[in-house]
Amino acid sequence: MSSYLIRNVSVVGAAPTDLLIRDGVVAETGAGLTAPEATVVDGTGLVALPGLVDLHTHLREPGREDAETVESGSRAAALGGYTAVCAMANTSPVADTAGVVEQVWRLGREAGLVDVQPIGAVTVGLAGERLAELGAMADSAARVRIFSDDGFCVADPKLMRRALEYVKAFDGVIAQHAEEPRLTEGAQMHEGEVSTRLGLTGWPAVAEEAIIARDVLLAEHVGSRLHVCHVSTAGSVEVLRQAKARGVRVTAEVTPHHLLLTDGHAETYDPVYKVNPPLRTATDIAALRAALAEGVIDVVATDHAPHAVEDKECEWAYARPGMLGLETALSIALEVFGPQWDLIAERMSRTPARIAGLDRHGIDPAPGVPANLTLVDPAVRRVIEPAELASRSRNTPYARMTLPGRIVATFLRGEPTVLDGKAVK
Ligand SMILES: NC(=O)N[C@@H](CC(=O)O)C(=O)O
Repeated sequence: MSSYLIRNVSVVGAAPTDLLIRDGVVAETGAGLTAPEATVVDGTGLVALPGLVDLHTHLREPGREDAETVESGSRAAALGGYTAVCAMANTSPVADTAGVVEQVWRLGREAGLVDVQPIGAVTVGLAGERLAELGAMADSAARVRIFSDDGFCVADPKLMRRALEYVKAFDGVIAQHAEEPRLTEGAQMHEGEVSTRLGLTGWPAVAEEAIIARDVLLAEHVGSRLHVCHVSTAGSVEVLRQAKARGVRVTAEVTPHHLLLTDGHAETYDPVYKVNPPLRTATDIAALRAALAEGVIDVVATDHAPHAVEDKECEWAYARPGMLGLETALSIALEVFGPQWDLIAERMSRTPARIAGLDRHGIDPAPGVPANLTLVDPAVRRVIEPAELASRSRNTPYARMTLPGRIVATFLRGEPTVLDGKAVK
């Protein structure tokens, strides 16, 4: 195995030091280290973070390899500073059996760019009618611990209760896409002033809040773990705040786009801004930012949702919802929160690793810990060029925006997946 000596780097914002990486772990830290056999990386001006962990990634394989593959999505993740991603189950076929989750897990190992942890479907075919083989997926080589029908809500309260009860046996978690389907029939965007003006059918905030309220009560009743995907409204934050105050075992995520972009973008009718849940208002953004800083929302998760050109570059009503996220998430976090490195490490690495049970990730670089880390240059501002992204898809809402921060290097188990800002393989 190779060794790397990263000189003069700030670990999570602390005073600069050297980091020696050898045999897959951080071997030593301290000023003025020497290691003649090691490749030297100049870390001056750079910040080392524990490798980022994404709880919500759509990799599209199997089924829509034209939009993304496990390999292309893994490369996009590494370039975004990630060392682990949790792959959503809404593939084709759906990841609702041990066979499919093992396939995704194996493809992730073969790509070798990030650890790919499959998420299993809660219900067969995401149809919301009967539970999938949760136990078989948990016992498989993929060791699934998070289950989600993301893209669809587990709307039936009895099924949701059964799922929460079932996963309790192995400390699993149900990640809910909170959307009461009867309240969002035909919905195209956030229900509010803009949707009224544009004459587009609205997706009301209450459709999300009602499901979160129900699910925290169910999770409390059965004493099980609930995770809420892509929280998007100020009202959801209040429901979560109350549930957490009562000690309910609930965690929640917010996406980078819900921290930055408003429903006003729909005025362009550019479907790149169509996403589920929809972009909301400036008031919601302020509440989400405050909740993330406070810890009422636990993590930033990308909801990286690649779509082929024909599924995005069409009339708004026909376009698929979803936007790319992996290669821009850290830049958005820096844009929103500035260089609050401890907050960024907590919300984008340590806590998501803990929720997913990825015990070799989310650990700050220190002697003896697995060398899963990323080096960020916060001083660089870069223009986002869709054609330069590693994702197979181009649906980034940040095209031609100038954003802060650049990932210089990412290490997975001591080997670089990204060096000098470029993918190693
Ligand atoms: N978040 C999105 O807008 N899209 C997701 C699924 C979904 O939640 O609709 C996708 O898989 O594309």
